[in-house]
Amino acid sequence: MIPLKVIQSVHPEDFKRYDTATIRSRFLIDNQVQPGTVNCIYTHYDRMIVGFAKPTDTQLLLPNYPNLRAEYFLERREIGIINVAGDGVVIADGITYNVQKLDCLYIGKGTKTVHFASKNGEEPAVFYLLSAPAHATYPTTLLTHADAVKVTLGSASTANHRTINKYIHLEGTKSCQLVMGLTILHEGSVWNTMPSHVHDRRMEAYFYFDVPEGQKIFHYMGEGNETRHITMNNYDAVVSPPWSIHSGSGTSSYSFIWGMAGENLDYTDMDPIAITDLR
Ligand SMILES: O=C(O)C(=O)C[C@H](O)C(=O)CO
Ligand SMILES: [Zn+2]
Repeated sequence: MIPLKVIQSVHPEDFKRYDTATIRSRFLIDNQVQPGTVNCIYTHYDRMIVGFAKPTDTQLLLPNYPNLRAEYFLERREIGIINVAGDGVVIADGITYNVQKLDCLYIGKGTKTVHFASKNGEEPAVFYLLSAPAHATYPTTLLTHADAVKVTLGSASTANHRTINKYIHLEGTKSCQLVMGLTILHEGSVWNTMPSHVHDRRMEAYFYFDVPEGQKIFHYMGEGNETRHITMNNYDAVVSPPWSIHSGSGTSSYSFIWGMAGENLDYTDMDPIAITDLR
């Protein structure tokens, strides 16, 4: 089993003095999508675990990491899983769910085994995982991309035309504290989450995918009046502390999965920051 890497939390006053390498080491999660492996990162932001599974010819088991001091991974946790590549299946306590590209499976607390598999090892699935501590068991639920709640925001003239797909949230798939969905930039638009916001009540993680070869994402973070950026590649993730904006611009259109845990499940609970106030 590949050990669980741990990301500690950062104070915003300390963040002001970070150089590029320090910012990357504290917040960026890169090179974790590898064939035939499950890789997980434990963050101290609301104890969110960020994970990746890329099964090829054989099934992969979600490991029970010693750090969790649990009988099994989901003994005291829930998990949201979104596939971003070839057709896949997730097997939860022996029940098989077909999870195609952009579908989302929520698995509730108490599920003892979770396996990942690709329908075709030549075109493997890539599963992105977010897991938060859970106090109750909500039903394991598959929501297809077609059935996700969709909200279109922005416009071509401000290069931020995008569709937000909500899967796990207050009015959607039920969870203890996990909120999860994905945003697809329309052709020609490059800005996500602009205007920016923060939400002191929830941490957030972004996972960028469908970034074309040779292109980059500039992900912006920090307090609204003290911003920095991280350049990111396809299949990179980044954690956003509750005090930080989380906005990106790409050198092309792209998609990303967002996910949160914390005080509430209300997607709309955000404190906006005017574009003119960003520094
Ligand atoms: O493009 C956007 O705007 C987003 O996708 C915003 C995220 O969903 C988010 O930050 C939710 O808090
Ligand atoms: Zn947010």
